[in-house]
Amino acid sequence: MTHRHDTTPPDVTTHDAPEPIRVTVVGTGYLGATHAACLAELGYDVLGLDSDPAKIADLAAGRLPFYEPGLAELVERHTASGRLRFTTDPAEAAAFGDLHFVCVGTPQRRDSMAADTSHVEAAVAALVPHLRGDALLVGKSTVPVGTAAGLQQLADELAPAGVEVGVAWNPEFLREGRAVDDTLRPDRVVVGVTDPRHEKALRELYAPVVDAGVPFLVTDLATSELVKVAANAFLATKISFANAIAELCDAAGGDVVALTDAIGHDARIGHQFLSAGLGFGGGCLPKDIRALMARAGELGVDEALTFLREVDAINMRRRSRTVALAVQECGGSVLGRRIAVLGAAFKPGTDDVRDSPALNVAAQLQLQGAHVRVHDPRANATAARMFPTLGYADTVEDAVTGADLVLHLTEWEEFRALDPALLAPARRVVVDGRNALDADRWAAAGWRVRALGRPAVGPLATVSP
Ligand SMILES: NC(=O)c1ccc[n+]([C@@H]2O[C@H](COP(=O)([O-])OP(=O)(O)OC[C@H]3O[C@@H](n4cnc5c(N)ncnc54)[C@H](O)[C@@H]3O)[C@@H](O)[C@H]2O)c1
Ligand SMILES: O=c1ccn([C@@H]2O[C@H](COP(=O)(O)OP(=O)(O)O[C@H]3O[C@H](CO)[C@@H](O)[C@H](O)[C@H]3O)[C@@H](O)[C@H]2O)c(=O)[nH]1
Repeated sequence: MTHRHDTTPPDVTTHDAPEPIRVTVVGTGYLGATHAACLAELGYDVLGLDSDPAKIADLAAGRLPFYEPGLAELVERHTASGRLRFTTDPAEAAAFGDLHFVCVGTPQRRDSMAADTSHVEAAVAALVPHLRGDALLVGKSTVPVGTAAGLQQLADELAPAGVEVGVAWNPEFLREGRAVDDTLRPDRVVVGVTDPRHEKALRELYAPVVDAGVPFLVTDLATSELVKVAANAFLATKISFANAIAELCDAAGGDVVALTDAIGHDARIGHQFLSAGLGFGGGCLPKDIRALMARAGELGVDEALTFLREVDAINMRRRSRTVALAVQECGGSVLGRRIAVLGAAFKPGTDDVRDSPALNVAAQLQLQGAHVRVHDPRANATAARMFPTLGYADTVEDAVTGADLVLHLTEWEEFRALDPALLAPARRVVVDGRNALDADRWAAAGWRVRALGRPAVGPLATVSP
């Protein structure tokens, strides 16, 4: 696909029906707010529904309550035009239209690795009794296979007499940091349906996107649910493969960056999702591979996915190995050491800190007695809400000045662009957890650069105790 980083709408005509299709989006977090704003951008009348009144108050006032490039502009523009509205009232949403997208969260359960589908069930249970005419519920949340069929049953039970409620699934593949472009120009649209009328309704809705050449793939409910989790499991596996090889490089003295570049030139392998380093985090990949393993267990086929246990274990080891490297570079203990952590978001381009590897490392070092100061260009506030006891710095300079060790844990462009000669730590030692800094440039400025899966670069003296 072309223009992957462009956040302008695709070059297609917007829907030109005299009466714009009215769509509701239930759950207006990272996924739902993006979906709602992009549907408004495509010309539809959209009503967003969320159970969080603070979030709805922000959105209704045209303010995006989180950071996502290009999205605030869409929300502002379409709330101003009236094409995008928000409510906390399920009855209002039920009366608004006959197409309802379900985008609520499916986090990992507290008591197991399985996904918590209670929000999806609650959303359907709140909406369906208010419906006054036939309606289609379209799930976008990432769910264990079988959820859609269960929701159809629930909807049948709760539908008012004479009202037919269908359930279809339309998994979402957007990446945070590129959510608007991924929504307006996806690699594919996948729909799981049980009725040709549902396929027709979704084809019509997605016509402005699909007419620009995007494949529209129609399948059954179970396959559509599985497509989503299989895609995330594959991506997680690719990353953990690179990180497993990085462990081997450490043992043998190889360089994982040169290695993954070399294997990535094979078109069958490709370069994407082979960046070794601190590993994957966020609100999706970690919980989705665990939920997939849990569901496979319930279905009696857990052997098929035992490799995902290793994918998860390799990934979690990246965090402990980064902590161990920091301890080593501090001469065996971080107690009383001043450590600057560059990055808090789980990846650049977002303020999302859910299961952030950077914050996990920062918290572990603090537990071991280090004085940690974190700086992230966008995620200081969300990080401080989740880890209020960590120290936060408004600038890179504030974080780094006087530090015994610098950890680079989220590869924001701002960090890559730093001039290492201008920084004033107590000791010039950096651990690049993302293999993203120009190690030679940092070494030329007198820094010792450590990374996972790569030989050390720069002055060899370790930090004295
Ligand atoms: N974030 C992503 O990049 C992304 C991409 C693809 C798929 N997904 C999937 O989409 C789903 C949502 O993820 P997210 O990142 O947007 O989560 P999120 O936590 O940002 O948003 C979920 C929203 O749902 C709301 N909600 C919960 N219960 C509700 C209810 N009963 N009625 C109305 N609103 C309710 C919450 O208040 C919240 O605003 C998950 O299943 C996730 O796996 C997320
Ligand atoms: O080579 C790589 C690529 C990514 N990561 C890490 O992997 C995590 C996830 O990155 P990414 O997949 O870009 O972010 P998400 O926004 O979580 O998107 C994933 O999860 C979404 C929710 O399911 C899906 O929609 C997307 O297709 C899928 O890429 C982050 O911590 C990255 O730092 C690596 O360590 N190495």
